[in-house]
Amino acid sequence: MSTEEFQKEQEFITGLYARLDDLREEAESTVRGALTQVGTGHHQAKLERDVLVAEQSGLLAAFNAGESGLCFGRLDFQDGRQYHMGRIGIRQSDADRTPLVIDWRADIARPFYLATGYSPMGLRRRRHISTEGRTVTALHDEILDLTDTTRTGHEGSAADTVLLAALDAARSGRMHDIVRTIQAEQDRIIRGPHQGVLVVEGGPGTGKTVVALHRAAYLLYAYRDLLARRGVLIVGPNPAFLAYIGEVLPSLGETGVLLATVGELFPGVTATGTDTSAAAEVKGRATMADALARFVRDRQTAPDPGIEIEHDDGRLVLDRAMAEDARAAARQTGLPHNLARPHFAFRIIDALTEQLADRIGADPYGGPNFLGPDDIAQLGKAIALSGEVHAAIEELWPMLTPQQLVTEYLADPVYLPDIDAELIRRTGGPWTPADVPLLDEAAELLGHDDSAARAAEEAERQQRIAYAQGVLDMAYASRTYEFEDKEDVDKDASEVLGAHDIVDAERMAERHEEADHRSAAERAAADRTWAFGHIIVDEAQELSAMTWRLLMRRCPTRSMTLVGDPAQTGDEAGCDSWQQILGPYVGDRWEHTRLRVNYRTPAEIMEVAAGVRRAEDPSFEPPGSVRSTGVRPRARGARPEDLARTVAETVADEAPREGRLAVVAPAALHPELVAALPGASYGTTPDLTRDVVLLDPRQTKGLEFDTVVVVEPGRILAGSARGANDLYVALTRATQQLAVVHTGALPECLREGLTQETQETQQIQEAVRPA
Ligand SMILES: Nc1ncnc2c1ncn2[C@@H]1O[C@H](COP(=O)(O)OP(=O)(O)OP(=O)(O)O)[C@@H](O)[C@H]1O
Repeated sequence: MSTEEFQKEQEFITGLYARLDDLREEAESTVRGALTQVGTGHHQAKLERDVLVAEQSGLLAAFNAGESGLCFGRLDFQDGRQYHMGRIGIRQSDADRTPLVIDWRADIARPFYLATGYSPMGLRRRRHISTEGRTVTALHDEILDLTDTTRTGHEGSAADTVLLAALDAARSGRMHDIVRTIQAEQDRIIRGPHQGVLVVEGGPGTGKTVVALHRAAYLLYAYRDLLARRGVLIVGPNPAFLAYIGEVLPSLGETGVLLATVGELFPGVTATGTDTSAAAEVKGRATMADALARFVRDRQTAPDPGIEIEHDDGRLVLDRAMAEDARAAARQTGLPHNLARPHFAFRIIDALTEQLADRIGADPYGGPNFLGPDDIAQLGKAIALSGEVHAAIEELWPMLTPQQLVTEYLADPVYLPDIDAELIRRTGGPWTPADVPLLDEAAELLGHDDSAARAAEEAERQQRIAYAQGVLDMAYASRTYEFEDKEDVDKDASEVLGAHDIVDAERMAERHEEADHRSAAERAAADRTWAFGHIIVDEAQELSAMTWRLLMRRCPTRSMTLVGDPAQTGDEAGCDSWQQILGPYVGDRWEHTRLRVNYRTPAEIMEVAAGVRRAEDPSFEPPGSVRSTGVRPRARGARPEDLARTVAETVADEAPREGRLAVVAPAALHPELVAALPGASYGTTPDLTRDVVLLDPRQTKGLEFDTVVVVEPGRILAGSARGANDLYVALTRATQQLAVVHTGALPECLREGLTQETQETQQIQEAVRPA
């Protein structure tokens, strides 16, 4: 090993961190200074402070993200240029502000991921730098220009070594970024254009989730202006999964992304309830939209007989024909229910006014009405102010909230076959995730009358933007050294965030609204009608047709990345084909791409899991595993009364020295297993960082552990209509070892590939085991 090369790299890394420390200190002291200024409440001073705090906080987040593994590679080009690659871009403090490290997302960084000996992309050498804290621990060089005879002493199969070390590392219960080892097929997806719908399909462990997260980071980098303002939404299957992936984007310096489950997408509603899978399936059908629309129309009624209304000038009758006429006129506007209501109300008021005028102004001799237009207007005003008239209108065309409507619908579900209605009938109780798309649909059908408030808001907003632009121009003119425009430096290597990348006048003005300093993500979370700049959906195969309706409303530009694997669909409401999901929204104008290499599951485990799928579809081909461990998964038989004890023993035997173990068992067995697994985390949002976690099969979606113990696979298979998919998911979660514990006979589809231990073989083993 060449110590000279090593030393040079260490010196570089030491200098780089010193620069990072300086930048961080500068940003921190600017934020501190800005926050202690301005007690006067002066408008302009507050705006200036906002600019500073916003830009410096964005930079600080990026600098803090860079602390671990800041620099991980070096590109040596054939023309002599040399760039270090980093998690974020950093410049020197010299007069030219020379780039020290370039952001992995910059175009110039691409050869790091794509160059091969066959297509070197101008590279002479690619170096992988491994660090621990601020210390260089290894260098791996790849020669890409085969005519180059210079050697550093660190040559070898660099990419494989670094990748395999990453894949073999013990799991922490949190997903990590993969910027050091993004593979070429993944890079192409990450940097794909942001317009349109991109579907990324792939078997378990092919990197769909991690690629989607890096794509979010890339899009925020490449289209920062657009996406920082409109925000990026990432939808995941459950809160535990979101916690699992939650650190990846911050580790890449990106904090402005909203991560949410479907149950969290209706502001003001917390979905804590659960549905049976059959009920969720009914609620998820596209036909629910029609049923709800008809239910809303049913609330637009006509009285029979008419409603009598006492009025100062005598009794009025709101009759059926009058209501039908007003209803037809209101419906004809095509507006949602609550927005069409004023049209109904005006028509009724007009009709009642006419009725009254006809009576009190009638000429007994058959001549024209005595009342003039002013008298009639006066009568109309009095009717419009009448409490009784309002009560009658409310009865015939009530103002409704989505919550009211869905509660009433679930109490008496109409327009469904009886058998389905019974499945979803519910009076009271908490909202469930499957209710959220219904609430959203109801909100669309009802509409929200905020037109006056919006117009006033827009006028104010325009004023604020004009003002903020002035302040930004000022801030730009007096910019500090670090925030200078990047035009005048090497364009390719220009990836350090500048003030104007982080805040523009519109965003700044938005932030200033009523001291509203929330990020786009935070504001989006509170606004049902927010249109996101891009939406990423993980485990997309699980979402129901009603959920797709909700998501498409949140993304009118249809700029979306959907990742999933139909072979892992567990939810009965889930869709079977992408065309079925996307056809209604984009026809066939969507792109499909496939990841084919399994980075998680060793070949021995994948073979067992594939048996489960092959039992259903003999032509099934799993993704190829990149690794094999040489360890065959084991199955342990147990007597029913010994199940919990056998699971506990298996956990004790298989627990990794470092890393995490998951016991995956049908939920009905959890109470019994919890007692035998002291210290294990379990429940609806288990702590995945604990050494041992107890999960039901559906909870394991998207997760991974060093070791997995699957309990009672037969019951998982028989547990639902998609039981085979659930078992397939559970079996493919391990990065190192898999064990299966079962009572009774092992399901046929699992027998091949598992080393079986019966009760007897265990007893023999115990007997011969040294004391
Ligand atoms: N290029 C890579 N370098 C290092 N690790 C990688 C790479 N690609 C994927 N991985 C790792 O492989 C594992 C599986 O990735 P991920 O969870 O994204 O797969 P998935 O396709 O979403 O799986 P599933 O469908 O089973 O949930 C993760 O630990 C991820 O970090």
